[in-house]
Amino acid sequence: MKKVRVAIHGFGRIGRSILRALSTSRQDSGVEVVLINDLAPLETCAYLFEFDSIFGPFPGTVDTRGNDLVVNGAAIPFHQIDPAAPLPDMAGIDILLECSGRATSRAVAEAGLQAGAGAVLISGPSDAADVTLVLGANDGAYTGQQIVSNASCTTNAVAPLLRLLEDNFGVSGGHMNTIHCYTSSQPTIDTAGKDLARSRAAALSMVPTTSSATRLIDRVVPDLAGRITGSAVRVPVASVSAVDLVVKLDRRDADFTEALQTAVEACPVLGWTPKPLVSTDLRSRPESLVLAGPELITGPEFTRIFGWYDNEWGFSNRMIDVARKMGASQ
Ligand SMILES: NC(=O)c1ccc[n+]([C@@H]2O[C@H](COP(=O)([O-])OP(=O)(O)OC[C@H]3O[C@@H](n4cnc5c(N)ncnc54)[C@H](O)[C@@H]3O)[C@@H](O)[C@H]2O)c1
Repeated sequence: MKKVRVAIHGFGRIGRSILRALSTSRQDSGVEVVLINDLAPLETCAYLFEFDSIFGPFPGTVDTRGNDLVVNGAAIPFHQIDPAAPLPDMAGIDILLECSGRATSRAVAEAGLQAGAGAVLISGPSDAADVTLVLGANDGAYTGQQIVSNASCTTNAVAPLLRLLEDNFGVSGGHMNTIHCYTSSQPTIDTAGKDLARSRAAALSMVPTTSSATRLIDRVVPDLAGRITGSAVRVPVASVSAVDLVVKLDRRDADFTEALQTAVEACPVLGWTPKPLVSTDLRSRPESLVLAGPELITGPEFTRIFGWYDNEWGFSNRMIDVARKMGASQ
């Protein structure tokens, strides 16, 4: 079958995780990277791709040849781009994976289409997108739109769970807190920023903040709109995050735990662990969320559900899945 040809625009944590996931998968993903753009030089990007502080050294070969990044012997044309200049020619590229974190305006999102790409998939929340798609939550919302947002890692973690809870047990309301590892949006040492708490050193404090997932949940699980509140605490951990969800369910029978586990295991993007894991154990898990069985609490009024997600690896795998879905419809 013809592979979906993608370009990666922005070769940072998510861009590199996508290429690593594709290059290390034992199964044919049906997606191939045929172009990479970044502001940084090829040598820097090759080095950061080969030596990763979170995922370890790349388990294969990484070289540079002329303007190509060569991974396991396969050459991928690389462009170090000037952000003021137009994107390179993208004729023949099915989907531009917009992973620079810049595509919040329609003009930036459309640049990929103007360069010739068939469609654009944004690796974050964007009001500029035609649709926000979260697999397991609103799969049917994709009807061939050209600019798609894959929402956020936290939305991918919590929205499929809420969809499942509403469909199986009914949700009258709840609160989601994400205990989130730090990302490149936070400084290593106190640095002035728009958000006061988030301008503090990322690895030194727990930082209470907001989550874009709160409003995105309303968008991708619209029947729960206004019923789920959300918050975030950024913690001094570099990898793997957690969702702590407290919900009031309409129906909860005696076999609730088994019923929940069965429903979770039937959902392709969710997982379940019966073990008392800690965050490092979840590194490189491809699921959008792995529910922790031992953390489930069924109180008299509320149900507490706790799950882990590798915010980089799980989300990057969903980028690949959504790209494949979009490519199949082209
Ligand atoms: N890190 C996560 O856990 C995570 C999870 C889900 C979604 N996201 C989203 O993905 C996006 C990228 O996040 P990240 O963590 O990979 O960030 P990052 O800072 O690691 O990577 C961004 C990359 O884009 C490049 N870049 C910036 N401006 C560019 C431009 N104009 N042209 C080309 N390249 C450019 C940078 O050089 C960098 O390599 C953000 O929108 C973020 O919210 C991140």
